[in-house]
Amino acid sequence: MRFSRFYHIQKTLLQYGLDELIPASWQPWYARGMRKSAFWLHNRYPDYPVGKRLRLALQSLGPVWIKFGQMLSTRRDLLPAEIADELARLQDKVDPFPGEQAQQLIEQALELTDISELFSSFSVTPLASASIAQVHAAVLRQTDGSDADVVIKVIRPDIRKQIIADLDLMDGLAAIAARYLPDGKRLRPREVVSEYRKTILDELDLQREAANAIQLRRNFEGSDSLYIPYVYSDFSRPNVMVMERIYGIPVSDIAALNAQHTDMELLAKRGVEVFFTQVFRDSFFHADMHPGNIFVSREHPENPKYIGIDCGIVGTLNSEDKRYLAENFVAFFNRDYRKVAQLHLDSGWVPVDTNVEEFESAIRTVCEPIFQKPLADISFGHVLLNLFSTARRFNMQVQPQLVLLQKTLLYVEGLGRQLYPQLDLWKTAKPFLESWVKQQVGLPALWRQVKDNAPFWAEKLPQMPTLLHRYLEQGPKQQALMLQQLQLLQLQQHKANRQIIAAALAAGSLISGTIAFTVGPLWLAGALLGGTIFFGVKALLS
Ligand SMILES: Nc1ncnc2c1ncn2[C@@H]1O[C@H](COP(=O)(O)OP(=O)(O)OP(=O)(O)O)[C@@H](O)[C@H]1O
Repeated sequence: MRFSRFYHIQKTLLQYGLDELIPASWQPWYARGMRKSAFWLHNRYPDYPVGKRLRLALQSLGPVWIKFGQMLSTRRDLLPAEIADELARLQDKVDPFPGEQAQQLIEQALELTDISELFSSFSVTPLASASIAQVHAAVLRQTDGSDADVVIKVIRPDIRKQIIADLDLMDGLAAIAARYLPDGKRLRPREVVSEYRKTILDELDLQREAANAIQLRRNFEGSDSLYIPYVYSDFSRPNVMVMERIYGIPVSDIAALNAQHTDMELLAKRGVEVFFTQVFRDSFFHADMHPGNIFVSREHPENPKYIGIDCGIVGTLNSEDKRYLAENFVAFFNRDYRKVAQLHLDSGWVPVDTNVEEFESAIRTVCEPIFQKPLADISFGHVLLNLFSTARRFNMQVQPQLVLLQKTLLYVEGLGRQLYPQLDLWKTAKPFLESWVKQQVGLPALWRQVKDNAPFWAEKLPQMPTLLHRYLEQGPKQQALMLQQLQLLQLQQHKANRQIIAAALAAGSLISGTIAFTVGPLWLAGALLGGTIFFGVKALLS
């Protein structure tokens, strides 16, 4: 099964002519030879543009590869526009599984004898069929008798098994890449696959997604910038999720957004603001910001609001991560590479024996070209990417949540620039960074810490008199106990000392007795050996 799937993957890549993506001069001679000998696997679509071939290949390989393509579709900084456009079409373009089967899965998961027990209507034809799940429109009968438009997301049957098998093959390919690619060690393909594995397996649990959506919705309650649909948590199961149906415009539909005169500049800025709010205010961010998951409300195009779905992948940050980001970004944008290097050392992110000059110069080498551009064109995501790859060379363990953040940042930037190409990211993000850095020092930080610790003291204060009384009462008892233990220790110490002295005297008598026995008078030897026995017995008995 494994081998046949492996063969299938190779076959698909070759039949769509994707080997052409690697320039022939980069391919080793034996790979070129093998390619020529596999004549039956020739490129079957020579007339299709490479982007289309890539999309079709990924699509035919199934969910794991489709997700990979979706991830790539927002990397417009890396891919030519025509390939990115093609990959963007990977969303919702998967053949659906039968709606009747979805209905059965819902009934089983929610323990219904018939779907109509809970839903006044259920559309058997799926609304969307994505790589991992399928979405059906329905109308939920609420407890107060009213109806609510909902969508029901159902995980594809048997998908877990397929995904795990494909991930294992990917891991095998990654191991080969790590071993044979000239850059294999630095790229750490196996680590990349293992992180991807974690992410995709998390996505298979809709209960986790429901909890994330609830949290994100709460964080943006009343916000003008982001809306998260309501999740009916009573009907959340690992493979089924019921949520409010939304009717927004997909963010990639620029024509529709323009047609309703959306304020694109504001929309682009809000994207960046929403992201930095999630990172620096909430430490909890939506980390699957591909265009298929972001919509724009049809209401108030002059005050446009995002609608986010699919909260399967989220990132969380601790204050150390935030400090890392804020301080490094600020130092970077001041082009103070020494500070960046010193920050890494002082905070223990790289080992203490790192040569700060070498580290500084490595950072300068990769980052200075980025800063040749006008500030408005600089990509934060790229800055981070370069910093991470440099820091890795200096033995920094880059935390997965920071890698996730860096990837999300690239998506957000790509999206913002697609909506409004003149978007000045630095201007939009700077206030967030500066206010965070300011909050971390001086009186506001102190006040926040007092506030953060207030619940602890509020809980402990009423118990204080009792605790104090107990301590005072126990004080003398504790002291007496300690005194006793101290005396016991002293006794043991004396005993040990006596034993050592007696043993030493016995040894001394034995040696001198032995010498006297051979060279001296017998009476002296006898007396000394008698002393040996005396001190020896004393050492044993004391
Ligand atoms: N609340 C909703 N209201 C309306 N349509 C929705 C809603 N949730 C999902 N959809 C539709 O279903 C599609 C797939 O949903 P979602 O992205 O949550 O599934 P997924 O399997 O995680 O997809 P993907 O693999 O693209 O991440 C969306 O692109 C959208 O068209």
